[in-house]
Amino acid sequence: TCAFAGQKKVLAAYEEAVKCGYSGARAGRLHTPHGVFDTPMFMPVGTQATVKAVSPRELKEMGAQIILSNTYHLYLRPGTELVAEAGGLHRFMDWDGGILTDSGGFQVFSLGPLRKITEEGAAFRSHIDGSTQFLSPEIAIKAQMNLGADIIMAFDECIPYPAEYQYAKLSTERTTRWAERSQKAHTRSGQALFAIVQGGMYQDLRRVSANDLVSLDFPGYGIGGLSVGEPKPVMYEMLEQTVPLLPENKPRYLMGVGTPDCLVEAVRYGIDMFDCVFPTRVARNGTAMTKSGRLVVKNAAYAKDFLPIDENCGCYACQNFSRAYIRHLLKADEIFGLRLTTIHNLYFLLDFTKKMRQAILEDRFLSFREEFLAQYCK
Ligand SMILES: CNc1nc2c(CCNC[C@]34C[C@H]5C[C@H](C[C@H](C5)C3)C4)c3nc(N)[nH]c(=O)c3cc2[nH]1
Ligand SMILES: [Zn+2]
Repeated sequence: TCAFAGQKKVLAAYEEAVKCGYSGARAGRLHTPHGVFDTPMFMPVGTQATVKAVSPRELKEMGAQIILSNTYHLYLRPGTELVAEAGGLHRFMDWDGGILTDSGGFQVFSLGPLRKITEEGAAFRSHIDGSTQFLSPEIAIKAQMNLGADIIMAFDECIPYPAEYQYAKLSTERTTRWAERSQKAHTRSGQALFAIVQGGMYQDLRRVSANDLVSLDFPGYGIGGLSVGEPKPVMYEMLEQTVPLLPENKPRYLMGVGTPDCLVEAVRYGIDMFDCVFPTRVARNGTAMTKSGRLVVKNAAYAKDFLPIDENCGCYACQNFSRAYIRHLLKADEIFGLRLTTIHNLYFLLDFTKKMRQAILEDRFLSFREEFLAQYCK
């Protein structure tokens, strides 16, 4: 079925990126077995094979192209063999767009002291039943092949922040060895394996990591180890050091980012793909994202506000419901309230990346960025 069978290097082939005259911003098209998708793109996150509170039909309607799922969670429950028997993740969750799975490393390492890392891999305690589990490049790749995502990630260590230079160096070198082991374990054609650049907050380690992974020749590259609590200027400095070393004709995925101000800056450096739990997570505590910043719909101020969250927004929530109604639902703990704020926040970010793409294609990205940042309070 997969047009790219046997040519996994072609899979995430990157059509001639339309480069706007300014540094790295570009608009491209990403080829996968489940379609060709426009970048820059935001990828809604679905931890346990569902984007919380919204259906695949609603995701399609709001313009989602690729969604994220997670190996760590699905490996523990219901098990990736079960998903494979169900026909793979697309069939299991009835999503015919693109799927990207993270390798599980981030969760294992963000679970803190429960873990032990060796050359072989990472031992950790399951957050579900406390059992001792183990992930390695081979196990993580096999699990992701079972899930059948269009894009899978190499098994890596997301270096905590802050980290000593020596630790960052050793960990980054190990992540490069793990990337090679991931590549050898990856035998499923029609599925793109992306490597993940590490290096902590050290310019030289970032450059070594990027160069080593580029020479291993992957169809796309994740930029990891960022958005882990470092100041934003430090994140941007690491992007400035890393992105130019990555091949122009391959997609770049900044992992775990983020808020609109971070997205517009990262696009400026040449990032194409983003994922973040923020829009769905803050929605569940009644916060809506707008171009002027956050709007806490739950606040008493909106009790008699019969306008939509954002009257210029084309989403289902803003087209049909008022702030007063959504606030009422949230106060009453009605599930529909969470659904409406989630739909709005996902639509907002998906639409925002579409607007950035349009600005790049019309060669006015710089002024788009200036106008947006002037209005958006972080
Ligand atoms: C927030 N900052 C940040 N995230 C990061 C992630 C996870 C990306 N999101 C996938 C994920 C992670 C969780 C939450 C949801 C669902 C599922 C489990 C997959 C998104 C990262 N993932 C990997 N493999 N490596 C990183 O260095 C990394 C750095 C990050 N920095
Ligand atoms: Zn809306």
